[in-house]
Amino acid sequence: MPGLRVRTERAELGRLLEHADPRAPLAIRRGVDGIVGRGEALRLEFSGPSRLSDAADAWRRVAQDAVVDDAVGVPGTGLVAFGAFAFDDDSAATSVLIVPQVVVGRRGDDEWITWIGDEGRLHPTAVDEVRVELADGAIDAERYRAVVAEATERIRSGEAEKLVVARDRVGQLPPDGDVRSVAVGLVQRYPDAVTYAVDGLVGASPETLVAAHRGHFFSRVLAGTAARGATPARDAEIAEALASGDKDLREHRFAADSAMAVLRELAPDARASEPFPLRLPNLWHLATDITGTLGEGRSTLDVLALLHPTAAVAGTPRAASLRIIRELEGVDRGRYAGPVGWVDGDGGGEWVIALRGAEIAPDGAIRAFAGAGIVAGSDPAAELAETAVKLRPITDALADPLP
Ligand SMILES: C=C(O[C@@H]1C=C(C(=O)O)C=C[C@H]1O)C(=O)O
Repeated sequence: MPGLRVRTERAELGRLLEHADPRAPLAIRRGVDGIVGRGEALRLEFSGPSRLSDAADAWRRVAQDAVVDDAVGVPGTGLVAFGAFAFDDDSAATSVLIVPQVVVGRRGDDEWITWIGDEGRLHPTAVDEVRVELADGAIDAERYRAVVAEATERIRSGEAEKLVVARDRVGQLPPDGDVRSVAVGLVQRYPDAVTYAVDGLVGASPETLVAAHRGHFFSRVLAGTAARGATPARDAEIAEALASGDKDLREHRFAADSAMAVLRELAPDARASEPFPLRLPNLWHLATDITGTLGEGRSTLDVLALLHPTAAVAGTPRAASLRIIRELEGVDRGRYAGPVGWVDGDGGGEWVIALRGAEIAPDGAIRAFAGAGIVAGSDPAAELAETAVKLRPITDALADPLP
């Protein structure tokens, strides 16, 4: 196959999401910055246990063969692919890397357009509002409480130390419903999170698996959650309690330690911050930031191949937790809690965990998931309430997209 022809030039864009396809938007946004793609110049599909390392190898070949003319040269220009990967090795969901035909992007004062293959004109279209209410899915509130209780039993009997179990909510997008409206609703409400829309997967994630540019990487581990307080004083107390509470710190350590162990393998200079409370519009999380330098020739996809699934979305130990989650949830997570993001020709890019979102199938069927980390002593009612808060971003964006 001949290599892709890629050309980036400066442009004036207006609203980024208006350049995306209404039914199949490709977008990774953080506030006003981000990239949006349209069309498919190349689509690579992967599945099974080696889906991430296969993608890393395939992408190296695509990047090697591409002929790139990049007049802007900031993260997100030149050759890029959007990607979304299944959570589980055994998932029926495919994992994809998509190189669009056109990418538009903004970063600070820079705005650009990248043509992949034939060059043409932009056709921005206004975003149409869709409104969808979600209903009980395969795991309703009662069943979720039972799943959490069973998870704590399994932990007590020594089968695992931490298990992240999720529940789902479902809905139906109207025919020709504009998926971009969901992304607009998320960008406006969660400007500090990464709003993603890739191959039907859409949400706003606060958790960066890996972001890298010229070998320097950043990773943010989240585990440990509390709802925001109604008054500033109460809110401060909650953050303080989260950062000093034994249960949350223990739950957090599992996730931070496992991420650090993996990242050290790829980057001996990896350094972790102390856990700190991170404020989001709807809740507090305990966070650890990890930074370092990737070895020569390592891409963000190589990092994902080792890092996914972290203890923040699976559990500890990894293999046992995956087996037990499958058994307790009894539904295919699809791409929920898998990596979603973009990669460039040098292997740099930004990947977040597909949380706080939903998958929209080609027929418009919507399935949203949210989960919570269970450790010894977790309370089913509290974990149910936590998942309700985590479902709010996608529930609100679907119910009232353009507030
Ligand atoms: C599993 C989810 O979130 C994860 C679990 C968390 C927790 O248990 O405290 C916190 C952040 C995420 O790593 C989700 O949002 O669905």
